Amino acid sequence: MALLPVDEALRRILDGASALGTERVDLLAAADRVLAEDVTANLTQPPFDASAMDGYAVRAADVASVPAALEVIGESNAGGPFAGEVGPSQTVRIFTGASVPQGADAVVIQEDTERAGDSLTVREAAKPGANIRRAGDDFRIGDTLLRAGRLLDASAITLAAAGGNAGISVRRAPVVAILATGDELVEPGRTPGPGQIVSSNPYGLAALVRRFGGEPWLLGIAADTLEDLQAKLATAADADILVTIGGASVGDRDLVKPALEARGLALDFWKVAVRPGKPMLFGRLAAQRVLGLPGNPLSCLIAARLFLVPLMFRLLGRTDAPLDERAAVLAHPMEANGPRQHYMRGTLERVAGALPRVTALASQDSSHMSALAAADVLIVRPPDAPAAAPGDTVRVLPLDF
Ligand SMILES: Nc1nc2c(c(=O)[nH]1)N[C@H]1C(S)=C(S)[C@@H](COP(=O)(O)OP(=O)(O)OC[C@H]3O[C@@H](n4cnc5c(N)ncnc54)[C@H](O)[C@@H]3O)O[C@H]1N2
Ligand code: MOO
Ligand SMILES: [Mg+2]
Repeated sequence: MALLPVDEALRRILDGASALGTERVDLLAAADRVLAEDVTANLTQPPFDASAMDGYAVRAADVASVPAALEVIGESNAGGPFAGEVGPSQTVRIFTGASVPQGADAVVIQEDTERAGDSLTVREAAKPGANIRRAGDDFRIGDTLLRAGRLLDASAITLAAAGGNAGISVRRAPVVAILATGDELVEPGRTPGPGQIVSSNPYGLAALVRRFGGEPWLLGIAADTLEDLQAKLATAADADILVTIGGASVGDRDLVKPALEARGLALDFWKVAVRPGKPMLFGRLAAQRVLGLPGNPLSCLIAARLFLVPLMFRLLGRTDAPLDERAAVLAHPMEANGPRQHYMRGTLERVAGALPRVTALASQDSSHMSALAAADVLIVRPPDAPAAAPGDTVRVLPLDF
C-alpha cells in the first residue's frame, strides 16, 4: 500500500464522523466543554441605566456651567435604588452599579465635587449620558450570546451566567480507549527488567485526550501475542474511539493490525506520508473508529495531535479549526525534505514587529521525548520541499498539548 498524503488520511478519518449526543451541565462543570446549543439571553444587561462611577446623579443642564450648586436629596446604592425623581438643581448621591434615578441624565464623579451637608458644589461640567451605562448596552433579552460549537472558556461562561443561564447544553465527551502494546513495557514506577522500558505513551496520550475535551480510558498493556491483543481489544467495545500504541510497523511482533482484523476491523488505510508517524493505521470496528498509532513516543503523540484531535473536534461538534498553522521565519538553512511531510521539533523566538524566528532542534529522533518537551512548535516541511535558506518563511504548528 502506498503512503497516503496527510490531508487525505485526515479526510478519511473524518469522513462520516458527526457530533456525539448532548448533556446538560451546571456552570461550574461547563469549563472546557463544547457548547451544543446556542445560548440566549434571558435578561437584559445592564437591566437599568446604571452609574459607572461613584459620584452624583445630576441633570446635565444644571451643570453645563460650573461651579454649580445643587441640593442632595437622597442616595442610590447598588441594589438599593432611589425611589424619587431628581428635579432642577437637585442631585442624588450615587455609587457604581446603582440605578440612575428618574430625572437625572448624567453622573458627576465625586472627585469633581465638594460636599457640605446637603449642599453640593460641582466643579466640572458633565454632558448628558456622562458616566452612565445604558440599559441593554451589553446585551438584550433574546439576544444570541454564544453559538453552538464553541469551547466554553471563562469569558463564555461569564456571559452565559450573566444572561441568566444556570445550566448549559454541552457535547458528551468522547471516550478514547488507549491500549499500549509490547512485551518490553512496564508501568511507570516499576523497575524495568532486562530489555524492558517504561510505558510512557499512554499517559501523554491521556493528557492530550483530556486537554481536548475527551475522556481517556486506559486499557493497560497487551503482550505481543494475537491472543492477548485480541482479549484486550475486546474490552474497548464501548469506547467512541479506540487507540492502540505500537506494534504498527512490519516487525514479526508488530501484530496490532492482524489482531484488529481478526476482530473484524474494516481497514481504511495503513501508512501515511508523515514523519514521525508513518505506520499509523485507521479503520472501523463496527461504529467505533480505530487509530493504530506507532510506538515511538513522538510518533505516537504527534500523530495523535494531527489525526486524533481533529477527530475529537468533530465528535465534540467544535467549529474552530483543530490545526492552527502559522508562519515563521527560518533562523538557519534546511535540507530538502523527503517524500513524507515532516513535523520537525523547533523553538520559537518572538521578534518585535515581524514574524517569529524558528530554529529546529538538533535532535529529530522520534524517540527523544526530551526534545519534544523542549520544543515550542512543529515545523511543517511539506513532502519533497526543496532546501530552505535562513529568512525563508515556513509553516509552524504550536505545540499546544
Ligand atoms: N523495517 C522497518 N522498520 C521500521 C519502519 C519501517 O518502515 N520499516 N518504520 C519505523 C517507524 S517510522 C516507526 S514510527 C516505528 C513504529 O514501530 P511500531 O509502531 O511497530 O512500534 P513498536 O515496534 O512496538 O515500538 C517502537 C518503539 O517504541 C517503543 N514503545 C512502544 N510502546 C511504547 C510505550 N507505550 N511507551 C514508550 N515507548 C514505547 C518501543 O519500545 C520501541 O522502541 O517502526 C520503525 N521500524
Ligand atoms: O514514523 Mo516513525 O514515526 O518516523 O519514527
Ligand atoms: Mg515495531
